[in-house]
Amino acid sequence: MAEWLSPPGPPRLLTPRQVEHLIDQGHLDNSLARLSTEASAFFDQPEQDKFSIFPASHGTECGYYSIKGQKEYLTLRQAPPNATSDLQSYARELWAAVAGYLHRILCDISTALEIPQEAWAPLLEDSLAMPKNGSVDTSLRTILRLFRYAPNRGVAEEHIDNGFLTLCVGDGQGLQVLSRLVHSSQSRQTPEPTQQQTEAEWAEAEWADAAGATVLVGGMLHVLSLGRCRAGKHRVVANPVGRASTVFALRPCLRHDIDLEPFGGYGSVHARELYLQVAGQRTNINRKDDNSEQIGSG
Ligand SMILES: O=C(O)CCC(=O)C(=O)O
Ligand SMILES: [Fe+2]
Repeated sequence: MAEWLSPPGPPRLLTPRQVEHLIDQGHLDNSLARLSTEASAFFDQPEQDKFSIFPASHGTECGYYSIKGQKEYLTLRQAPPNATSDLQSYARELWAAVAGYLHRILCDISTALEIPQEAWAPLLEDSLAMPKNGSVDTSLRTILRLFRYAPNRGVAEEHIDNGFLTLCVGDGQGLQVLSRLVHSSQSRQTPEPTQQQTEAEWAEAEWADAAGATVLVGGMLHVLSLGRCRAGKHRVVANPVGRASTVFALRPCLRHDIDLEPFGGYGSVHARELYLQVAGQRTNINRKDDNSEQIGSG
């Protein structure tokens, strides 16, 4: 039966309503800008109110969290029970838009690596739209996180995100990515760099400022691509005016076994087991201390 079906096309980026709006109006509304404005108003409130509107739960993985004098952040993982505020409805809109964008990128990477697009389906189950109200489903790890970094003190140490792909959009400076292109003039002259040259490039890698929207490959994509896709090392450095950022991390759904064959491997592994292994190798850079919970950011 399967051979009679036409090959699946790339996933939709816009909903039919958005397409209609764009054709009709010539522009699409910017849910990112609206959410950033709402986030800024949220962070301006007294600490106590922020904790009571979005109580923290699941370690740093849901709700409002603050590291005094350095940074504060709000993690949205599902539509909260009383999802009536503008912040929540813009968050839901943005979730769908960014998840669609990252899903599309994931499929483009798959094409390049000859991984069938369908291989991602069980891993993205219920993750491309913001999960509905109710208690947090711990098998769904995708998050939308809003940050406010304090001037001169807000940082994130060098790390790699745990999931598939992360989109970071900040206002102003602070995010830096480890770039191997800074000193790669030598390898550019040679079409096929040898292993040695690749290592030499790594040795010469430098931190580069990441302006605007930045897409980062995370640990799960690195592992499932059998190392063919490199995970992007990044960090946030302090700057005199501080930083606000919106981070969407597309991470795996942990309900199913993953058949490793479409990815070029053998056998299968449970998604939860693999994810915990990937996440367990990293410490959580968005936490006050580095003990118990090893599920990192992004
Ligand atoms: O604030 C940012 O843009 C990036 C934060 C980050 O790297 C993370 O939360 O994993
Ligand atoms: Fe990160």
